[in-house]
Amino acid sequence: MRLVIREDEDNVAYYAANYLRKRIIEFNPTPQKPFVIGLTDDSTAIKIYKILVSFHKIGEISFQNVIAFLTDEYVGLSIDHPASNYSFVNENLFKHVDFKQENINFIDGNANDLDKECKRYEQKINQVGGIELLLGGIGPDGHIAFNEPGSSIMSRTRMKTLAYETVLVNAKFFENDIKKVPKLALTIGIQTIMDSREIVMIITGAHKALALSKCVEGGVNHMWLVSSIQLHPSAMVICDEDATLELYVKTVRYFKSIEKVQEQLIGSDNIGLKGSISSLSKINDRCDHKKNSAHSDRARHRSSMSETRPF
Ligand SMILES: N[C@@H]1[C@@H](O)[C@H](O)[C@@H](COP(=O)(O)O)O[C@@H]1O
Repeated sequence: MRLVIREDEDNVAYYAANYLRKRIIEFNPTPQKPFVIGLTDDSTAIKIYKILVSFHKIGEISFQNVIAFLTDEYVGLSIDHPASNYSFVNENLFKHVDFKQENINFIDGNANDLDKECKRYEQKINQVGGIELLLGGIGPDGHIAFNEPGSSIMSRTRMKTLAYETVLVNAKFFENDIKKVPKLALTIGIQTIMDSREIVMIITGAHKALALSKCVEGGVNHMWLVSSIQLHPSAMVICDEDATLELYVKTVRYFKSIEKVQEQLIGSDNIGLKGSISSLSKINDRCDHKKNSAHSDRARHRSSMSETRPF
């Protein structure tokens, strides 16, 4: 597992978005070989999606051949409810970029037969060749998607009862009224997550510090499900300094030092290693520049951008 530590949430978001951009570009998706991504509704994803939208606006990334699977959805909430996970990703990403509607997949928490709906979702993931990269987030209790503590590490898409802590945390999306928060959800399983070819986990904030320490320093434990990614051959956690509060100092130093060595050995072009939030203002400048230059030829524009690329 790689642990990438950045100063704050903004820099975590920048690192993650830049990493996703590079992975998608390098994959070179086509209609025959789409890039299949799993997407989270974690709060930090708002910033990640905003940066991806900026990349899209300057022509650096297209989602035409990207297939998305949302990781979870509340039971009984209509898909267009403002607090649904679909609305979250739609508002922050889908509606600003060029995803094809038929490539956006979500679990229908209003389906007549919820078991059948969960099976359909698993089949759909398999039909498109499995998830290439899963962008995940965790709750303070270490849940991934809506796999609450005690979930089976072998689980697949199914219905889960939400932990009281999760209901409390998510009340912010329901006018702070816990009575309005659905108590059931459909979620991809831990095994579904583990079957992804790559996992990128976002962990930010002091309230998730204990979960991060269980993930990195504890053993694999179904009460801290994020720890299951220790068993994945290609998992990366991107966290901020606040989330490292419960880690041993030597753990933090270890992961920071191996990132430095890696950068020295492989170079600054290594995937996702370079760039910081300060690069964002340059991207935004480029967005404005593009808006203003109505006659700009796209090819010329892109090559000029690569000359000034800050990464
Ligand atoms: N299903 C989502 C998770 O995918 C997310 O990671 C978690 C934490 O999100 P936040 O940081 O917004 O509280 O919330 C929900 O439970």
